[in-house]
Amino acid sequence: MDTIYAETTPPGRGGVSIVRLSGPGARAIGEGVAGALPEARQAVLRSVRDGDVIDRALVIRFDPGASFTGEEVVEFHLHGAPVVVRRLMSALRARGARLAEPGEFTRRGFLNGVVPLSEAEALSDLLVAETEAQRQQAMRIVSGDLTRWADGLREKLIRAGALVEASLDFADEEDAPAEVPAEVMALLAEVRDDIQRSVGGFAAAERIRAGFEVAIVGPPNAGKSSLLNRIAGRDVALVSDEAGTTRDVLELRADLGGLAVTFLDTAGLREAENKVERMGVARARDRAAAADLRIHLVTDATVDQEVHVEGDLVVRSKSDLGAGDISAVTGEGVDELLEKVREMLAARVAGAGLVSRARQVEALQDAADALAVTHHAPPELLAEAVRLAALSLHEVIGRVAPDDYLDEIFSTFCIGK
Ligand SMILES: Nc1nc2c(c(=O)[nH]1)N(C=O)[C@@H](CNc1ccc(C(=O)N[C@@H](CCC(=O)O)C(=O)O)cc1)CN2
Ligand SMILES: Nc1nc2c(ncn2[C@@H]2O[C@H](COP(=O)(O)OP(=O)(O)OP(=O)(O)O)[C@@H](O)[C@H]2O)c(=O)[nH]1
Ligand SMILES: [Mg+2]
Repeated sequence: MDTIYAETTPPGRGGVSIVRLSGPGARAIGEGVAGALPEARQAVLRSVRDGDVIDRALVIRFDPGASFTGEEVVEFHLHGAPVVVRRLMSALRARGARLAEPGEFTRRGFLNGVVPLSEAEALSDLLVAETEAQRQQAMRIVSGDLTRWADGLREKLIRAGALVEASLDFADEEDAPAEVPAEVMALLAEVRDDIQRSVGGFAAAERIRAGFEVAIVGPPNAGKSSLLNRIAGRDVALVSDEAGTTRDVLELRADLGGLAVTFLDTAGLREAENKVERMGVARARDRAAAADLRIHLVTDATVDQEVHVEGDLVVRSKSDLGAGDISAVTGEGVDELLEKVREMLAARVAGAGLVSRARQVEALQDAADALAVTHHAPPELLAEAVRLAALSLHEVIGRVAPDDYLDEIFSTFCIGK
């Protein structure tokens, strides 16, 4: 394995930039520019040189087996000028290190067995987390909650497997049919229940991770774009008294009390005259139908039945002109509307589990399926089912993973993570 380097902080003016070096040559290369390094994990102030002094920087060294990548790591905490960072990186390059690929530090952590796949996935979620719920969800997994949970279940399965094997051995000796101890079925039932609960919490967890879509729909001129602008607190969408102002779907990402919500402003629903307008209306219908929730904004009580779904919100606009629920002009009722939306979405993330990815829930379902065949099964089949279930649980954590899946996960990282 070669030694890699990268700036871990996004390049910017001022502040402190960290350049990390990881691999078997990290310590030697680090000492080549910073002189002798002290004990692992002690920050020391050093002149970092390549001919002349590049910077006076804090330098930290990590031992292999006790670092984020599992390898020798040296960190340089530099003055954050791009030119300082560039000079150090070319000095490291001249000494045989190469620039890391996106996510390569974390990938090495995975390959060296320091970071399980589920935690690497959660790290990628953490790096793009925009809301408190997303951060908390990712942090629980980064902190090892999912790993501990799955390991706990695997231990129960291993115990159940050992009991089954013992009963098989016993049966051989006594020449009598093997009898499965009651504890085995109890253990398997516990594991299955736990898995099913986690699978049950998948949809909610997935919504936290991926966020919700809330479509604003209704007839032309209802004030949909005005409402979007009011939610955004700035002019995102064009507004005019001409019917058919909005054609494309406009997206506004928002943090609604900790939940990630994308509001969609859509074209007014109508019998459109020309082709482009018809395309806009078709797009509005499609996106509205696929959204998690629709706000039907109306000036009278008529709601387009084709996109209306039970549980949607029907809201009368322009309350400043007479009867209505909200006004995008004065802001009346908008906070209450957003609170109502937040409550409705929050109800859907109640009971969110730790499992938030299709890959993980599929492995869990495999484990549950394997255990489902165990009732009244002969001990040999039982032993096999337990073994399969344990393997599937192992997959949830993912201590091994196919290369293309690794590429997919780690390519979403920046260089330096
Ligand atoms: N300066 C700096 N800050 C950082 C990081 C970093 O690499 N450098 N991190 C980078 O992402 C995060 C911290 N993550 C880390 C994860 C594991 C280990 C580590 O040394 N693990 C060892 C020992 C654990 C222990 O002593 O408790 C191990 O897992 O074996 C270090 C940092 C965020 N802050
Ligand atoms: N008085 C009043 N006028 C409003 C309100 N909301 C929107 N309007 C006006 O209604 C007209 C249409 O507003 P838009 O926000 O463009 O309506 P829309 O629903 O996005 O319309 P389309 O994009 O054509 O479907 C504009 O002249 C707005 O200024 C409101 O709450 N009160
Ligand atoms: Mg509009």
